[in-house]
Amino acid sequence: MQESLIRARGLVKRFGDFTAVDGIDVEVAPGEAFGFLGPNGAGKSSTMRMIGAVSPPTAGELRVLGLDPAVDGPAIRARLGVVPQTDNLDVELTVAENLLVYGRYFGLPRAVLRERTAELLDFVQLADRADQRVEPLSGGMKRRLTIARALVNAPDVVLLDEPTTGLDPQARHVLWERLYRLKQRGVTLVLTTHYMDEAEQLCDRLVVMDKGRIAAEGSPAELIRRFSTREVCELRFPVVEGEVGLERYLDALRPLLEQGVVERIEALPDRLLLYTPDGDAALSAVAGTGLHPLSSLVRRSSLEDVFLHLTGRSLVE
Ligand SMILES: Nc1ncnc2c1ncn2[C@@H]1O[C@H](COP(=O)(O)OP(=O)(O)OP(=O)(O)O)[C@@H](O)[C@H]1O
Repeated sequence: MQESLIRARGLVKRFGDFTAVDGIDVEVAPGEAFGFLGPNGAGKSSTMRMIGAVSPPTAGELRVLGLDPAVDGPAIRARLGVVPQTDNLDVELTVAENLLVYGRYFGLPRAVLRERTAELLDFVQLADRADQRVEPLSGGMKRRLTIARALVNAPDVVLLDEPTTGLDPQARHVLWERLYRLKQRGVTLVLTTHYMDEAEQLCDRLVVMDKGRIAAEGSPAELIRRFSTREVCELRFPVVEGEVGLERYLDALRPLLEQGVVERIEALPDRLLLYTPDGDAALSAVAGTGLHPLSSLVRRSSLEDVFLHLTGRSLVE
């Protein structure tokens, strides 16, 4: 078996009395795209900062690239690329200068740095902006530049903390496509996200994190297989005045559980989710109860459903 690039055992991070990361085990193999999926406050960034050797663990074992962050912080940081949650580009400089200045920290010879800058700007589709200032760039472009900057030292592992938060859908897709290519080149990616579609698109393997702990681990497909059904029926109903939630509809649908058409029902404030192997069969059964949903749709299960099942809450609330 190949040696892990990152290995954590019982990793803990406390801030005073508060435990942000509560004894997690993580293993990331070379070439893998590994994700921490969880809502805000789950402890994802705290974990990334420990892996990035910028925040010491309170307890537990941690090895990054075979080294101990407590002792070998500088050696680890030299071989990592870091994309922080908020861009910290130098907005006064040009696009190319941001890479050149950053690259000097790593002691790269000028000629190598120039060549690499051109290549990376090409990779993140910013070559035509090389001599423009950073400030007026769109959010998506700044994010791509931050990724290029994280690649200046040709890192073994790239850490990305919420890489597409705050971007519009089109910018997110462009970024995913670039990250996918990076992965194809064999770069190990470790990312945090609270977007289930991002985790599904990019991660070979992920851990679902909640309140500092790992609730489950696996590939997106494995997690869906293990913790959800193949399909989900989403039903919206009119809210009856004076009633809280959708209890009356839930009662009417319970027989579907006994009949085995539906395996599980989750109630969200505005809709009911019927977990089922066969969405069309479940919809027919709903029609048979005499209920008339305002709308209904059948979709495949996603990591959002996995999270809901594991924690009883939505990922994005
Ligand atoms: N320096 C700190 N001092 C005190 N509490 C902190 C500190 N950093 C993080 N926390 C707390 O630890 C918890 C986990 O934070 P963390 O940033 O790791 O979560 P996250 O999953 O990355 O979520 P987010 O996307 O909001 O950053 C939060 O409740 C946060 O308030």
